[in-house]
Amino acid sequence: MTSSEYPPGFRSGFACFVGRPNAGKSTLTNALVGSKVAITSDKPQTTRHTIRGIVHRADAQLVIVDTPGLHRPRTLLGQRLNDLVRETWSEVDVVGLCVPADEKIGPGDRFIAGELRKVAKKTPVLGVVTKTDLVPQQRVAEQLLALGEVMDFAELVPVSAVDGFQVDVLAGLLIDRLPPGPPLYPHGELTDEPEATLVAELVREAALEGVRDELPHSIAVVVEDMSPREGRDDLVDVYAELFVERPSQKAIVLGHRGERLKRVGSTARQHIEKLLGTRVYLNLHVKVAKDWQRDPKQLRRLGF
Ligand SMILES: Nc1nc2c(ncn2[C@@H]2O[C@H](COP(=O)(O)OP(=O)(O)OP(=O)(O)O)[C@@H](O)[C@H]2O)c(=O)[nH]1
Repeated sequence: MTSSEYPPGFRSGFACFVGRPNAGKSTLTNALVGSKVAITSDKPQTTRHTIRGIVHRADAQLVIVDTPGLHRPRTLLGQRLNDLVRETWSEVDVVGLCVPADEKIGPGDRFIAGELRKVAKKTPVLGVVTKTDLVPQQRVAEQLLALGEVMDFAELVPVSAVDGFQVDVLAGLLIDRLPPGPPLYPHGELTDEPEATLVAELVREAALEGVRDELPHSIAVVVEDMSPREGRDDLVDVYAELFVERPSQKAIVLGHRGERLKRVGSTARQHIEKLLGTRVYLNLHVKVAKDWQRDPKQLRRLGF
């Protein structure tokens, strides 16, 4: 379908999910899109880039902008992330505030709701209780009531990205808030993130598995080059650098005789092969970029 032949009544526009780290925003985006476009992990602040997932319907196209969790900034990176979040809110057609069903609503959620109230004057805000599969129904009902107390929502919806409960209902409620208009992206396209960014995120996701404490926030990945092997149409060479902030962190990422890095590379390679639909040779190096989170020049180089 091209934009010139879209049916009458077609709607298109942008939505974003906000919520404290780990609220389940990326997983929900993937569930709505039906494909893994945003990486997820059980470490807070996994999402750094504004990733768009695209939901295609016969009567609408919904573009989901995935933002990092809003949090109190402690580093320059933290500040930039927060600016990015606020910028995103003011540009979308509808916002969903996500609160997990299995955690008490706390100061973090109220802080975000306070910021959102300014947005709510011109943009509808939906209250979304996520991860309903983790708690009994009664608890979901209580959480919906508690969330309703936090601010005036256009709708309140419970969902589970894991068992699919109400994912379609939520898609419908978001789409209801979009303005009439033609499709914004070609039919079937799921994200407009450049492939290299998705590949870098898959490497970072693999590297985050099993690391603890401060290390997750110190890892950044840049794909330096990605091209088909000469004379082959079934193999892509990917050259990626994994940055950490200190030599001690490099040792952790490498593991004993580099075994940990090998596992990371192999996991990442399998995911990249799925994404690209070809075989992949992944060349992965670990480098120390001293305190990159606090250094504007290095932040720019790493894409922030
Ligand atoms: N059981 C269950 N777990 C979920 C659900 N949605 C997300 N999770 C888990 O919750 C954790 C956080 O999910 P994410 O989607 O990464 O959360 P996020 O809000 O995007 O987190 P940040 O990127 O840190 O802002 C992951 O371990 C997910 O697997 C759900 O519907 N049910």
